[in-house]
Amino acid sequence: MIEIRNIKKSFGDKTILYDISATMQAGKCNLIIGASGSGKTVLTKCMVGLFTPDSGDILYNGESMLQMPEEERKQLRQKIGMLFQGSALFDSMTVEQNVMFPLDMFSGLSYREKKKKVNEVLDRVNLKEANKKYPAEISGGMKKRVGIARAIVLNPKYLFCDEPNSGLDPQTSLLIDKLIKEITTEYKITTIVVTHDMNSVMEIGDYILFMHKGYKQWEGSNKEIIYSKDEKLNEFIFASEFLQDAKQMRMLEDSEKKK
Ligand SMILES: Nc1ncnc2c1ncn2[C@@H]1O[C@H](COP(=O)(O)OP(=O)(O)OP(=O)(O)O)[C@@H](O)[C@H]1O
Repeated sequence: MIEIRNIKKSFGDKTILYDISATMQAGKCNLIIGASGSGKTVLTKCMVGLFTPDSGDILYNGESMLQMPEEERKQLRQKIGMLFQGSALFDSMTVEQNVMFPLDMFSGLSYREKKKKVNEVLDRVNLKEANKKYPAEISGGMKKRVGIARAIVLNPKYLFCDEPNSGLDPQTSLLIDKLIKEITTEYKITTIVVTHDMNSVMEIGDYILFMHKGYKQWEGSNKEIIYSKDEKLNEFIFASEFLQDAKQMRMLEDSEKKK
């Protein structure tokens, strides 16, 4: 579980985050959504320690990340897997070498053990056949899967995914969402996904934090979101084509109730 407590962050005289509190649920997919510039990335960077908030606290399993000694913080960082936007693979390395990289950096395993682990995770993301390929030789969806394999190879407790569906077609996006959800459950990871994708929100949003202009505007689950009466949230979600259907469904249900 990750607890965000009263986080404030400014750059110069510009306030970016106003007193954000939220709890990211253990073993679930926690989504941070909101319009461009609402503060999602800054909040996530505060959560992983890339930015220091001006005030407030971030607790991992009850332990303050901001108060813990540097050595403990380093250990915590190794429990955090990251899937970056655009996958951020090394072009000059094969798929296998990309996935092995965190093991080379942070594990004391022998080459044989590392290879076994790499094969395991590549198998898990259905990519075993691509071991020797270079990123330029595989599709966008495959690159994301390599990114996921690399993010989970050190058995993280926490997984941060930044726009995992950017640049993917709807079908491939769905596969990536399903994979993230399955891995979250199987490996008992606390996953945080920053996304604009309303399909993902409905598919995997166990917990959703909606940010608006630096404020926490709404929180809830994918079961609750389309029934929310929050105006700002409705403006955001119903701008999505996909949710026009949901809106119509809700209007129909509302009119049924009135009868
Ligand atoms: N290092 C920085 N220095 C100054 N301002 C910053 C910095 N990083 C982000 N900001 C500002 O903080 C605000 C929120 O940015 P942020 O990247 O968190 O938005 P976002 O919700 O993630 O948007 P997007 O969906 O476009 O990625 C923006 O106005 C941005 O210009």
